[in-house]
Amino acid sequence: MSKIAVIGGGSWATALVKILSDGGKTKLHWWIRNQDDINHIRQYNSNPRYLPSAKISPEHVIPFSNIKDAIREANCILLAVPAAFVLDAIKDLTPKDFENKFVISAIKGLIPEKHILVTEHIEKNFSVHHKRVAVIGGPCHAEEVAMEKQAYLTIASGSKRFGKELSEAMQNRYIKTTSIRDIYGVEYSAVMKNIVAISCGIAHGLGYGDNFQAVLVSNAMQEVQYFLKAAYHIKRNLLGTAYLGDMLVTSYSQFSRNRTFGNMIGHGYSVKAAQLEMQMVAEGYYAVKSIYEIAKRLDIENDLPITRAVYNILYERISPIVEFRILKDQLN
Ligand SMILES: NC(=O)C1=CN([C@@H]2O[C@H](COP(=O)(O)OP(=O)(O)OC[C@H]3O[C@@H](n4cnc5c(N)ncnc54)[C@H](OP(=O)(O)O)[C@@H]3O)[C@@H](O)[C@H]2O)C=CC1
Ligand SMILES: O=C(CO)COP(=O)(O)O
Repeated sequence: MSKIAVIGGGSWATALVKILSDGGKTKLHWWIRNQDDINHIRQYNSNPRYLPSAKISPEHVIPFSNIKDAIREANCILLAVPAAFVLDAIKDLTPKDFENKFVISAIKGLIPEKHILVTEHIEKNFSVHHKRVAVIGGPCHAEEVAMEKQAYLTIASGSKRFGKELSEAMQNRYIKTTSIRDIYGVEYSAVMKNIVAISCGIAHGLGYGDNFQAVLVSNAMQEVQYFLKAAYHIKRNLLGTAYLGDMLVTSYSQFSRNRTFGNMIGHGYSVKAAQLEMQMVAEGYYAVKSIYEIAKRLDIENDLPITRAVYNILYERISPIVEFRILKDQLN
């Protein structure tokens, strides 16, 4: 756990760099694709375009512009770019680069070109054993990390020992951690809550109230339960913070990109216009296509009315007003 290469220069990567360096147990090699950002971090100890108020400790963090240099001496690779960019970000890496290393995914999205989880992709294509893989889940917005507000993260890992070490490395005065085993379940659930947050944003944009949103979110939990049972059925507690907690924060928080994106769609923005306005990535936009594809493969698409409604609005260009009229009759 002593040296971690963090891949990605956005808000969550910046927050994770802050969390880990405030924990004091790790040295960080931070790969960012933009050289101007790296120069700024070296000079001013802050990331200029994402969470600029978070101080970056030069004692713990070395920025790199070359990904191979960043990971060479690290024993752990932490992926923190949006899922749509992960293949491009790691395109120069080979299975040899991953040899003897642990891999952590902080990504809450599926690989859009393949409709598979990020950890599945890493395990299959870079020959990384499941026991050397972990994901970081839980309700936690980067903006609140910058303000050092108390938050809780869940580490799901294939190995008890690795999970414990990563949990300890991520703890600090404002972060508490828990360690569980359900890697794929936490990942799928984190992906689905982004879709749900888009639906909550759409509902708000259309003028639906808090009463309706509470029904939407409780139905969404049933939808997650149904999907997980079909896609990856193991014993798990969906009331845990990595599942229900993350669904709640993303559905209700002012900081949620997915909710903000959905709100614009509900107000009549086109997908393109909403994406341009956001300047950050709403993972749920890509995720809904993948989850809908997987659901069709599993023959359960009719049992996921919220996912289907968001898919129809974003990809089939069906009016949100019409789609929500249909959806409201399917909720209970
Ligand atoms: N933000 C949050 O609070 C949380 C986010 N997450 C998850 O973390 C992941 C990352 O999201 P987040 O940090 O918020 O995203 P942001 O929108 O804040 O940042 C995206 C980052 O990706 C970079 N990028 C874009 N294209 C590429 C590429 N081809 N190769 C490498 N890097 C690229 C961007 O670089 P550039 O600026 O140069 O374009 C930017 O640094 C997502 O899966 C998200 O769901 C999870 C928990 C909390
Ligand atoms: O996953 C998150 C909080 O736990 C972040 O969600 P958003 O991408 O919607 O901001």
